[in-house]
Amino acid sequence: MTGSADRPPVRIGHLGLGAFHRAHQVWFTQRSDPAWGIAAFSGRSTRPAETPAARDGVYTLVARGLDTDRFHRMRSLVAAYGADRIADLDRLVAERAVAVVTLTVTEVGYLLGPDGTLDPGNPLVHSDIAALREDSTLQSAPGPLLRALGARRRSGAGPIAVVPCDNVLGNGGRIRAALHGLASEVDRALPRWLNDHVSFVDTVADRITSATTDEDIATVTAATGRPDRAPVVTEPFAEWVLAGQFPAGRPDWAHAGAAFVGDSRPFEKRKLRLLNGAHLLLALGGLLRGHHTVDEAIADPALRQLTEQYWTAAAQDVPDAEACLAQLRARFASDRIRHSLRQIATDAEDKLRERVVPIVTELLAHRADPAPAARVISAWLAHTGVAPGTSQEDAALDRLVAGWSAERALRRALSRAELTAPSPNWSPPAHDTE
Ligand SMILES: NC(=O)c1ccc[n+]([C@@H]2O[C@H](COP(=O)([O-])OP(=O)(O)OC[C@H]3O[C@@H](n4cnc5c(N)ncnc54)[C@H](O)[C@@H]3O)[C@@H](O)[C@H]2O)c1
Ligand SMILES: O=P(O)(O)OC[C@@H](O)[C@@H](O)[C@H](O)[C@H](O)CO
Repeated sequence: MTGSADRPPVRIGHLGLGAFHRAHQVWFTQRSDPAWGIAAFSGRSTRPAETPAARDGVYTLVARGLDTDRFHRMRSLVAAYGADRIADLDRLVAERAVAVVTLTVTEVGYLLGPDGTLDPGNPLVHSDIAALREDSTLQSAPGPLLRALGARRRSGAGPIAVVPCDNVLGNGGRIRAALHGLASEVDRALPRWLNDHVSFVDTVADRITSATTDEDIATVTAATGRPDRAPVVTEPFAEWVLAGQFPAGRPDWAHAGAAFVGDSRPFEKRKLRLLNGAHLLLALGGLLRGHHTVDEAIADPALRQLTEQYWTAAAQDVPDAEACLAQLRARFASDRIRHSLRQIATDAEDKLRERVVPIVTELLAHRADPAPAARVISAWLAHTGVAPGTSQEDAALDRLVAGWSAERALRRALSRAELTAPSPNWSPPAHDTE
């Protein structure tokens, strides 16, 4: 694929064309090196290809500050495809000029079980193994990526970097595990080729980006004078930390503020625990208390107090926690970014396992009070309608701790008072008697 006369040639493929990709990776790429074009595919929806902005990929990014909007014309997304065009990913990745494939396909998109290997209980694993063997329609995210990497192997285009940007612990290693798991089922030689030719980069990608609303579309059209069906509204803050090799080159993303590090784990711990863990508390507790967005939830004194207690507990051993928390207080409070609590609460069980259970484990190991972190779990149980002391609660907690070290002690601790007492008041504020 080549760019049109005034657009850059495609050197990056992306899977999971959503708001975040357009607010983050496209932004970093355009600001670093306008000679790198991106072709992006939706993971599941067929809609992106139908939006006028997506037809030529040009759209407006709104960097929404506390009192001003800055409008940026984004041109580095050269092509956008719906999931119905996913077969084109093969052609793209088979081209030598394409050096990087980025991914934003959500946590559950990785198809992994609690032990970090391909989840044999996931029906998508079975259907995609069959589809890879029969060359028929694939339904997951790792499936099409593996088929595309197979096309690169056949074309002899050489090594490439895979760069996942989801909020997943060790995301590079995780997507590697998913691809190796699938590859070993369909082609004996493919795992070795993956080992020798594909670099899996760990990343921490941060920029709070809400789903685009009709109001956003109207605002952008009025401000720019250009109709745009697919603008993206995001915060001014943006961070990208990357650890890994880029054997076929990459844009100089550091030029736009990205950091290349030897070990992304301290950054990952800071972001997943302080930002995403607190988001979960606010989302689950906030929905119970009748709120809709993060700014509403953090303005609720009862939730604010629980969040501050959570942060104090979660910040143990987190580098630069105080500076990060100072920023988060301001970022969460912005009522100009209407970040939906429902969106954040999606797939909460998987997210709790990764972001909150390890904090509880560490607090227990330090003989510290696990309650401030365990309350996120109690909010989840209340949100999902699981009553205290029932067999459903037992089953839910069993699933949450499965595979974690000191599983039994952790499970015992979670059944004790931490989950239920002092019981936070999850009722809507109007009924709050505090
Ligand atoms: N929005 C943010 O603030 C933000 C910030 C940091 C990281 N992220 C990461 O990016 C991901 C996407 O966020 P978004 O705001 O772009 O969401 P979005 O709903 O706008 O887009 C999600 C994209 O992923 C695809 N997708 C969803 N589930 C999938 C699955 N199971 N398999 C394959 N593809 C799938 C969708 O089709 C769509 O293309 C998040 O799950 C998160 O891991 C988001
Ligand atoms: O679906 P999640 O939980 O991975 O993410 C929901 C939000 O917490 C997330 O989108 C944050 O806004 C983002 O991680 C900020 O960089």
